[in-house]
Amino acid sequence: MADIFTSRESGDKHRLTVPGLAYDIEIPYVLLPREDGARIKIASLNLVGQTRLNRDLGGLLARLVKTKIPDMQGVAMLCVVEKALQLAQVTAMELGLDETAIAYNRIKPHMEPDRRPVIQIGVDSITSGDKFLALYERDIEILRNATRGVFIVDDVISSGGTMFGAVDLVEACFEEIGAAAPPILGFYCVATEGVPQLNLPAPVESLATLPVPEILPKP
Ligand SMILES: O=P(O)(O)OC[C@H]1O[C@H](OP(=O)(O)OP(=O)(O)O)[C@H](O)[C@@H]1O
Repeated sequence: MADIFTSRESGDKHRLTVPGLAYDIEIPYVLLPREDGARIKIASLNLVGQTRLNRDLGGLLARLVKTKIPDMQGVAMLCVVEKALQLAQVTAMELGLDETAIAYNRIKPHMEPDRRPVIQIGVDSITSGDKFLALYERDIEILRNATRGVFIVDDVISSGGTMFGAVDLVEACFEEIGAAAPPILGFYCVATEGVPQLNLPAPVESLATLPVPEILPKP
């Protein structure tokens, strides 16, 4: 029987099996409030600070990327903060990438938005609702040098809203210089939750599947 990576959170748990991983992962269920008073019940995969999980899942994700994109020449990786950042670090290292583009969750002072290029857009995700994705000069440069294509990494893809926003960011980088954006080569994640509702412009590749979010009526 598989070993289990036991979570420290209380309450109901989901046991996630990831093919290729030597142990299962215990994930807490959480209730997310909705504006109409209902709540969404999801199995909440939070990889922040999970050293072992990021090492092992990041390695598996890199193997998956390699099967689809064997040559990284001219290819850039884009990762969305926050929960996927440590995972993306491992994946990028395993792929031999010295740098990746990052979509931050807002424009920050160090980006010097008054004298350097920044791009920010609004998106909607299942867990955070409305949020921002932002690129600054360094990320924009990395993406503009991706002549063969861009692939995007996140921990979880649910509605697809965050990934759709990431694609908009890539396109905005190139619109600004009047050039065609390179192809999006794929969306890579640890787990999908059901089928993304948005029509994403490239295949979604995931290591595992989480339960479909459940809407609980207003209590
Ligand atoms: O497919 P979607 O419906 O967009 O949901 C997936 C996104 O939601 C979560 O991020 P979250 O919005 O919680 O932000 P965080 O990683 O910055 O905490 C997750 O890390 C994905 O980025």
